[in-house]
Amino acid sequence: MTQTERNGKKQGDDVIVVRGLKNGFGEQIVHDGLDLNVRRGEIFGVVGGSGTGKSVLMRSIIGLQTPMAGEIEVFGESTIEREEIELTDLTKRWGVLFQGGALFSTLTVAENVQVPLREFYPDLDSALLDEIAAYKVVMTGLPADAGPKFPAELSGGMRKRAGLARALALDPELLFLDEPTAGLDPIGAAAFDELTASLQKTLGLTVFLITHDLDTLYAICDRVAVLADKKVIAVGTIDELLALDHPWIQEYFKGPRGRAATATIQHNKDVAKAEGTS
Ligand SMILES: Nc1ncnc2c1ncn2[C@@H]1O[C@H](COP(=O)(O)OP(=O)(O)OP(=O)(O)O)[C@@H](O)[C@H]1O
Repeated sequence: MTQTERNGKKQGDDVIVVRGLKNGFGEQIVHDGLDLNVRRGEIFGVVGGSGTGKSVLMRSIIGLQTPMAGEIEVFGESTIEREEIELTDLTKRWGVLFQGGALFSTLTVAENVQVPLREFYPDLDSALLDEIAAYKVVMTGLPADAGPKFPAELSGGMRKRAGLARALALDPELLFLDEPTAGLDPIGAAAFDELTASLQKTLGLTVFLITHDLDTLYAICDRVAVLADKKVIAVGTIDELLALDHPWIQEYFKGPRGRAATATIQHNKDVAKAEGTS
């Protein structure tokens, strides 16, 4: 049973549809003929070697990178070559945690969370802004006193949570996470995975998650897309991917790190079973 089925999420309708995507920089072609569908309510993982274009794919989907060819629809609307103003209604429906958090270093955590709120709702009064920011801060597992702190005063894990709080500021339906657990220790990474899964479930989010972290893929992703050779070469559950013969997929999932991740997940399942919580 997939996580999607376990959570009783509705399948079938696509939140993101990418067809025939081509991206490049000068002579370098990054994507060519890339197709992708992300279903409503799933945690969709994207993996691939360094430089295969995972971040460029995300930037294309959210309208920050104009492709050379292809079609991209989010919530049934094209995100390509739209004026910023035209994108506004769509932009409000997603939140993005960029690689490294991308917080404004001169603003406090609470002020960072308020940035999208001020941008989209300039008439909100400051008491309400403070209240919403405080709520989002606590929602991501940060202590309430993190709000007045500056990013430099936080640990790496706390900064990721602050970035997530900002990504959730506008109550999005769709969340983009670019390598959220990079740079976190294993315990911090597992805690962030748990937070992602729990927010997804509570808020009914669709999550587009770029990661190199095998534990994340095993622990929380419903389906995973593999980027290689300028396109998505395979998409499916981890079990479905493991059944494929592609050398990169075999090496990635069945190499030493893949085996370690599988062992950890199996161990966790055994413990849960023994405790009667599975
Ligand atoms: N603005 C840009 N100008 C020129 N080249 C770029 C630009 N953005 C990305 N690239 C190139 O596109 C390729 C894909 O980059 P991207 O950041 O999407 O890779 P990635 O799969 O996310 O890698 P990583 O896993 O290392 O983060 C790389 O070769 C990168 O150098």
